Amino acid sequence: STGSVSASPESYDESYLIPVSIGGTTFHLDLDTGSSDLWVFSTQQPASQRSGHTAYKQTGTKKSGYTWNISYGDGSGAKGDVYVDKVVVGGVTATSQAVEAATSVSSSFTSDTDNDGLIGAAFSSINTVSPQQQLTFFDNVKNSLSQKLFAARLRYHTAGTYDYGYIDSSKYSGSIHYVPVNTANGFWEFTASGVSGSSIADTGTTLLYIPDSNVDAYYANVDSASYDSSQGGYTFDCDESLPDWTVTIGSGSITVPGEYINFAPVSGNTCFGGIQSSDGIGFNIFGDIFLKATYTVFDQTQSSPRLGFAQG
Ligand SMILES: Cc1ccc(-c2noc([C@H]3C[C@@H](O)CN3)n2)cc1F
Repeated sequence: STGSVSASPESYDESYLIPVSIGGTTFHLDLDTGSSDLWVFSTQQPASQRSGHTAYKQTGTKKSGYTWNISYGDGSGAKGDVYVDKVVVGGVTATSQAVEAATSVSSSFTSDTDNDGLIGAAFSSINTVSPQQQLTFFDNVKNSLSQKLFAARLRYHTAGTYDYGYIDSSKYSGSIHYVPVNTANGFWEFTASGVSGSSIADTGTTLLYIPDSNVDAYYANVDSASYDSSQGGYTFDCDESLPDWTVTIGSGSITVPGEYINFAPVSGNTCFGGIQSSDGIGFNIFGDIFLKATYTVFDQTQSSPRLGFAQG
């Protein structure tokens, strides 16, 4: 089988949401290649905590005694219990998917009323369900796909797609360049030339986080840029045009247009940069600012997983 689903950006491309059918109800979920839990708002939460969200009514079969509890890079989190239900994404069906129903979520999830939860697409080795880890949607469907892969085509300020089971050559230019993936930490982890340390491809992270030295070198070419500790990153005049940022990954190079690196206004005519420091995180994060310039293939067709990058 193959399928494709639209990925609609929230304001300023903060995150990209896809429609997911769970037990016949449609939820709008953040597809996150940096985590491995599929969780949704549920009627088990206090009504005030789920106001404005589509909530799961536990239509599936309960996995008694199973729980989950997840924390995200920004300190947000959620927890709850576990059901098994039918999940459909872009026409691709998992008949018995672990659906993690929230009993509590942190305030940033409650306030983002477009978002009804997450669908993780990192490796199932970091799924948080206890006492028995559960498989991601991709792991559940990959054997039924024409090719064991999915591909992300996120776009700047407009809807993109996630393709399942096939590569859509109309969505990129040039060729796809593949690099090996280190799965030891459960992420789509790879090495990019000219960027020290390990990097992860993370659709659930908004910005592009690279080492200080690379960040300083980039903003040295932006006259109005400075590091603003009160904002926690580099800011600049919203009207200043920004240089492109190019990186070599394997035998290919990807260019992020300067326009994409103006993330959002923070106050008045001051804007926050889409490139920020990864120092302190432990690895670089190639998030949406980078991914929206590419067609990225999350590929398990070979004996070991690999990532493919092409210019979008
Ligand atoms: C309110 C909210 C907060 C965080 C996230 C979130 N989703 O994915 C990620 C990144 C960071 C890493 O944890 C895994 N991928 N962060 C989504 C939200 F809707």
